[in-house]
Amino acid sequence: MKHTPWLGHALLAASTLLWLPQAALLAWAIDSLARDAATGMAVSVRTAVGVLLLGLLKASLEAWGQRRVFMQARQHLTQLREHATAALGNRSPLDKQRPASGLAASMVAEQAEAIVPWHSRYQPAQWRTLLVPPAILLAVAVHSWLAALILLCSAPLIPLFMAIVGWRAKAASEEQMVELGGLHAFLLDRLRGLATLRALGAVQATATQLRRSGESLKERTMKVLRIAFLSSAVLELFSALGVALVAVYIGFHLLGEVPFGTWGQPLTLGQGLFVLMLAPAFFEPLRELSAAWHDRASGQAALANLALLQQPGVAVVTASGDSVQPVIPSAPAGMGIEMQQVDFAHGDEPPVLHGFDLSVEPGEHLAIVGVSGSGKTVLLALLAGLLQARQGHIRLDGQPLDAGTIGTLRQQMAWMGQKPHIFTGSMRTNTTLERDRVDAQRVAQTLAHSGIQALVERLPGQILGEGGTGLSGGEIARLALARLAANPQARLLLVDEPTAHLDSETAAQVIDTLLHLARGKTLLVATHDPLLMARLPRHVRLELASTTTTDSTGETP
Ligand SMILES: Nc1ncnc2c1ncn2[C@@H]1O[C@H](COP(=O)(O)OP(=O)(O)OP(=O)(O)O)[C@@H](O)[C@H]1O
Repeated sequence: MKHTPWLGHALLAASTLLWLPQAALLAWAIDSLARDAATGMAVSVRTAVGVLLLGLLKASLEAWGQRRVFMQARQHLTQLREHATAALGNRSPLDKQRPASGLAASMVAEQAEAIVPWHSRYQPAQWRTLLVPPAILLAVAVHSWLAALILLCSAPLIPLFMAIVGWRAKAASEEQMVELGGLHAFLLDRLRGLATLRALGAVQATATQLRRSGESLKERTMKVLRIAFLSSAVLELFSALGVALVAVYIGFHLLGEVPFGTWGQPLTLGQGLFVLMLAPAFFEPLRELSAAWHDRASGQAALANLALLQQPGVAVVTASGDSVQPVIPSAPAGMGIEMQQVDFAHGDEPPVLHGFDLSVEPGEHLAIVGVSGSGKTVLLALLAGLLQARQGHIRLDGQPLDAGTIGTLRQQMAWMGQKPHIFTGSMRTNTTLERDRVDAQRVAQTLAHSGIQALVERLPGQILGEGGTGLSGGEIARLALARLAANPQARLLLVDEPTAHLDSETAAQVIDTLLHLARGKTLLVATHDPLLMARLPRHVRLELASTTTTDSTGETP
């Protein structure tokens, strides 16, 4: 199917062209009946069989062609979605310019669907418009140059008006889609923050803003519809005028009132009828094109939006091709880290790390400390490949962290962010995250280890709410620890403020679990917590715009 993308369109155009022999047969039968009723009946039976067979062929070609173009359109959409989601996935989760989640979801899932009717309705109509009217014009011109001239003169007005209407249609569709995406993004954002809005009495103001956005979207949608109706009306008007003029000419010609317009001989009844039957078919592809004009505008707007999602932003280190090697779990052995002269800045902002050096022995445990904003999260994200250093070298186990190694290295890392995301689903799926390498037995053990086994037993089969609704901060921290533990291959644990906002008793339990999990592995914890710092043997202090670090032992938190 990939190698002949034109075939579906050609089949559809061929099926439309079959109307020519059908019309010829019908005109011939009526002509024969008018000349001589007896022979006319025999001709009519033969004609009926011919028209029926041609009709069957036409329907088969139409069905085959439609199926092909539809399948191609869906394949193309799937490819575009894959590219867009891959581009989104390649952007760092720490990139604040990333498209809003609601907007991206709306563009990829909903708006992108407009590409299918563009390919499956508009493009076949375009092919038919290119092939069918010229063929019909030729067939008409063979019998009457005047009828052909009438068709020829009325036809160009249609594309002309359509083009005028068309450029407005595309702009209106783009505006409508941006508005729709914006509404999705706004809604998702405010729904996520509903508790804050309610607690601070801002629900009414948000509802008013939402209503305003809804009104604006309605206006833009009406604009698109007005243009779509206008384009149909323009076309219907000109095609009706064209058909009417041909009908008037043929009628008066057969009556002998307008004797000119043919190639010498006057038209017979059959020839006149043939020309008359072809006139509406001449305009049919153009009408189809007009009906699908709006599909083209929406499809192009959706394509432009998908391209927007692929704009470069802050990139993660992405595994190249087949570079990911399966990692065989072995006895835990930590991963060594070497960072030399590493520079990092967010876009044009001042550098967060500059000429930064760090060396960590395999199996070492260290606290990354420093004032808020000094770059602790950035440091962990660089090691996880969630941000890319501008300059300098990062080596894990002696291997440079790049596209060729990241896939394999990442299997041996475990990450616990500052705000672990809890997905809607069971505790178990939230722990396994559908990872192949995580087995059920290990999950049960890790749930017990991380101290949430009691919770699992208290709420069997419980589906956790979106974003962890229904779980306390301490329970979320333990669930995140269970995720770390469920990966037997992890040799480097990167943990960002695991005890933030926890009471001292829960924090102590979380620290115990974390240190238990980290035995034999390399552990880097970004933290402000003196309790946690006191339990870690080495501290690396980052200064603001870190060119320097201070290394110290763990006695003085
Ligand atoms: N996505 C981002 N885009 C631009 N700048 C950012 C982004 N994330 C963080 N920053 C900035 O980078 C700097 C380092 O941030 P980082 O989150 O690493 O600090 P931190 O030491 O982990 O702070 P905290 O202790 O508060 O978590 C800060 O100045 C912060 O404002």
